[in-house]
Amino acid sequence: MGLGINGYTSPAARKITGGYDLPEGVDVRGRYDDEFAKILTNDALLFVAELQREFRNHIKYAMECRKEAKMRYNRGGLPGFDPATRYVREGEWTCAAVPPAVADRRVEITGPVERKMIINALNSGAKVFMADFEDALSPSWENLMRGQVNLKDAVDGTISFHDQARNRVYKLNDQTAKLFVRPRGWHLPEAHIFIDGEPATGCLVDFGLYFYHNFAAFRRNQGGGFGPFFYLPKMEHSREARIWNNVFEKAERMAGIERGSIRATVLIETLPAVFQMDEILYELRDHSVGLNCGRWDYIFSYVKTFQAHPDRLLPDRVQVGMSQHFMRSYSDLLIRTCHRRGVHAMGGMAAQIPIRDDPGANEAAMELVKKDKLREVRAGHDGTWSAHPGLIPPIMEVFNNNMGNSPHQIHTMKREDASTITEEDLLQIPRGARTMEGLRLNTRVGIQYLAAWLTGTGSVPLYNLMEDAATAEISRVQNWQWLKYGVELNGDGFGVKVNLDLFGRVVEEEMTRIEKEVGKEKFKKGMYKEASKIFTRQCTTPMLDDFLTLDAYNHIVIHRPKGSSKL
Ligand SMILES: CC(=O)SCCNC(=O)CCNC(=O)[C@H](O)C(C)(C)COP(=O)(O)OP(=O)(O)OC[C@H]1O[C@@H](n2cnc3c(N)ncnc32)[C@H](O)[C@@H]1OP(=O)(O)O
Ligand SMILES: O=CC(=O)O
Ligand SMILES: [Mg+2]
Repeated sequence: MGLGINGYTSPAARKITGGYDLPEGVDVRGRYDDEFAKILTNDALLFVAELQREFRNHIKYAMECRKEAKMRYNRGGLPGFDPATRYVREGEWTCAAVPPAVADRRVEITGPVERKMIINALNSGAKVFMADFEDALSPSWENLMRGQVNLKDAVDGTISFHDQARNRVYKLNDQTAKLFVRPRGWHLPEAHIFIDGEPATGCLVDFGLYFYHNFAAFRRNQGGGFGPFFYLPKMEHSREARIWNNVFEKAERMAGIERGSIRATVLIETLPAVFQMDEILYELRDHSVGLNCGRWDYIFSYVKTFQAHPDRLLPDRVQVGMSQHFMRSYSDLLIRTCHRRGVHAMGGMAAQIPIRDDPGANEAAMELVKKDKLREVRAGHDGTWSAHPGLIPPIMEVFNNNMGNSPHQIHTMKREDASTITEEDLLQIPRGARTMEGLRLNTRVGIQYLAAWLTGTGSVPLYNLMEDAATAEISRVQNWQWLKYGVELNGDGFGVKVNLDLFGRVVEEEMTRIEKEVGKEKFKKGMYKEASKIFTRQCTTPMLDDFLTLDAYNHIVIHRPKGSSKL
């Protein structure tokens, strides 16, 4: 690896503490493990520390700007296009050419950085695998560090896994999906690594360790001279994209690789970001490979942005689909924006997953997935996401039938018609009814998801749908919103109003139902009671918490030697 060879390490700065070989100013408070030590090398930690030191004030400033924007929206303001950057939106410019290795991205599979799933995903037949440190991962020290070990083995091509129960060995096929890595969002700290007395920024740890250990092998084995490739989540403004661009340039300089080697797809999954799509691409124009419709976080963000707007309440979560006007407008404008700038416009995740024990229900679920994907490809998306290997063949078929041999639709589906989409289109209130079953389902799903997350699992099947941090956020903020404004459940004919008494009863009854469904033993051993407490607090707090996982994170931080786990 170039960094150490270039004289980057300063041996004088070395300090060996608790087994790890630490540079000056860096403290690792997570458990020691020989495997983790191969990732947490002095050089790699110094690289992360350099990123942290250069960008921490920029990140703090960007987070302050988020707070200011929130206050504006809470005072009645609406997000919209920024007049100051009209020249960027109206200017004629394009992003750097798409690297040949990722020209065809028609089906991408996503999943947590778990060893067996990484092998299955890379072997799945998808064009791309997005390995997730974010929505699909509970960011415990074990998960994060094992994830880094797994990715390094995957990029080296040596990864294997022995499933002892089934006596099955997993190895990579000759042909595998191209790897993208999604680090955490800007807001999440990494409480097991302190730099100059402060917790490190989670995404700089994820990015820094992965980049440091893999850039050379990735460019050789996967990227055809480009890479590594990333997905960037939950941004709210182009100033946040500028920080990523600067992080990439610094990493490229330190590694001695060409500017523009690193490429990233940005998820447009917050409401403010839909008004910044050109600006985000512009900031990342040398490092961009497109935008993606992160539909689940986008719905969460709609509620969060309008938390103080009782005239913009959402109907039941199940009714907020891509056919709602504001969702369709967002996807259409994303396609138009990406294709005008010469990059991929990626579709999002259908929540349905294969249902093994009920062929009829399985067929219905597959039909819903195919319908969603048909809408995406016909609208002009160049590819889309799949949550499960079993969904790849039907999704691939839909894209093949509609795209033929072309790797993408960048030049053929310009969607000029979408240039007339207005702020009103993007903000239009979704239609539909609110029901008691909606409240119950939010509660049942939110608690079960959080119970899984607290025990180390970040994506789970619940009631035949994929649930992850983004979908659980919708359940949480929707309950909060309905409670805050005492809304009438107008969809089931009883006209019941949501209040604390009703919600208390719903939580109690849903906990009984969960216990029945999962069984007494699992319920007792699991973290359901803790999850219920956290979820209930977050749904009933007067001021909405920004993220479900920020408070919950304190429950999974384990410092060694034992000390305070609170941030
Ligand atoms: C909003 C967003 O951000 S979406 C992106 C983030 N979310 C995700 O990435 C979700 C990814 N998907 C998953 O985690 C899983 O598919 C779940 C939790 C939804 C369902 O999991 P399960 O019910 O355990 O799946 P199931 O039992 O059907 O798995 C069958 C096989 O497929 C594999 N598999 C399932 N999903 C995936 C995946 N996404 N990637 C790789 N392999 C997978 C399993 O490992 C298993 O392999 P095996 O037969 O070799 O043991
Ligand atoms: O990350 C994807 C989303 O839908 O959220
Ligand atoms: Mg998301």
